[in-house]
Amino acid sequence: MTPAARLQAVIDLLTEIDETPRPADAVMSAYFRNRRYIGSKDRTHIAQTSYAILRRHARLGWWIERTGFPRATPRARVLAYSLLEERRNAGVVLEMFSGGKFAPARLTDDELALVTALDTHTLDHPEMPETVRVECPDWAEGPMRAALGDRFAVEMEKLLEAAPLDLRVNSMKANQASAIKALSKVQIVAETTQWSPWGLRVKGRPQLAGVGAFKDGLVEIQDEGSQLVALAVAPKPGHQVVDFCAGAGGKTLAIAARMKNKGRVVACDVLEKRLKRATERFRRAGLHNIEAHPLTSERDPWVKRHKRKFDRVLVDAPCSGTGTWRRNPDARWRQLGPGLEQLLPLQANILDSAARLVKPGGRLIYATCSMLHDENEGQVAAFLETHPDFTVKPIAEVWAEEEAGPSPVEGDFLRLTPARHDTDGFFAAVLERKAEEAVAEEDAGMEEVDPAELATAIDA
Ligand SMILES: C[S@@+](CC[C@H](N)C(=O)[O-])C[C@H]1O[C@@H](n2cnc3c(N)ncnc32)[C@H](O)[C@@H]1O
Repeated sequence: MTPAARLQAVIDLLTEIDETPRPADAVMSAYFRNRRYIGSKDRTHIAQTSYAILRRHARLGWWIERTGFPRATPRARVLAYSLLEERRNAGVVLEMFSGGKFAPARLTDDELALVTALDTHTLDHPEMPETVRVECPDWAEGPMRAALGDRFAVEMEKLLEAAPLDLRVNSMKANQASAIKALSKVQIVAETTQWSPWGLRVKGRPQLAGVGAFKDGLVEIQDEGSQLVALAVAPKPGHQVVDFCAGAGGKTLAIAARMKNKGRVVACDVLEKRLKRATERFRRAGLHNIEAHPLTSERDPWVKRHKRKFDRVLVDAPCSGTGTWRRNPDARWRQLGPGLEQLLPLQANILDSAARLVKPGGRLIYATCSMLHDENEGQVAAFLETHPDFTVKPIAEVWAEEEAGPSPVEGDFLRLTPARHDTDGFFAAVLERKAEEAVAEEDAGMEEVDPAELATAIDA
């Protein structure tokens, strides 16, 4: 493809993303699937340029608005990106928008004025507001500042970078060293991750679909942060475990492998289609201790029937996904799923219902890929108020039990952030249900209280 034809493909792709109510990565996959004639080099270039433009959405929009151009159309964003970030000069840009075969149409008068106004500038500008510079949408500014405090800018800047490619080694089939060796045979360079005992970080972005180590289930693609959430579940071989919001099974796989194929993991979700896809991954990984169980809702009668039966229950709740903005740069600008006003009550309901599954002495692990306090510490605090039989198990204690090296965090909860840990933003809280004896003792203690004293205490 000529450079101009590639640019037209980027414009087409950005237009499709704007017009399709689906995440950009899904739109991109479909775009290339329907155009198999686009070679791999061109595909990479088109995808990278499109992502680069999505990552600069607010800054390009700020410049476009500043020049008085009516709307940040895909063509306007491509023009602004070429001039401000790629530093092409106006003459070269004009040549590309030639109107020739496969090239973008000629510039309109407004577009010509835009090019003239932006020529010789760069993307950064001293008058650009901080929220634009770090690409923070209005709705998220308050909650992000509240959650991150004086780390707002540094974390938001890190969220603008492309996420690294992390793999989790399937301990049923390999270890970190043997997986590195297997990958090196196909010229894929990987090194061990900083925190996860199963993690590898790959250099560059090689295609893994055809690689033996991936096809044979030695490694799975999984962000290091997501691996650490699975580690926080701390399942033991022989345990009974529920992954209540299993989705495509990323954490289920890590949990089941940690259990060495012994015991049982029930993967639940309200989306049966996702669970079906997950089942294929379970098979490839050689894990036979997983069963999939679709739910009609978090209140599915199955939950009541299995009250207090499980050692570990993971609730990897649906959330704002603010921790994954590195890999989904469009997510901050397009509301494709429910908003916070729907998510917060849903998370509380899921947590409340899933808690019924936990046996005395067992653990409920609440996790999100959100950076926001209300979805994380806020939910845990509200849950503990209404569930006095659960207490927080500090994450350092879990790490010590798992012999997983030094804890990646201080404090009670696993709170991972891109700038501190170079992972996606994740949160996990481990909540332990008191053993039956402890509850019985407390109840017995209550009976010993003099009723008159109790009445006085209540009046007070
Ligand atoms: C953050 S995703 C889970 C990701 C998955 N655990 C993984 O590691 O790949 C949240 C999941 O919760 C599911 N979900 C949404 N509402 C639910 C509900 N009421 N009960 C159970 N699962 C629900 C969604 O379908 C989605 O798959």
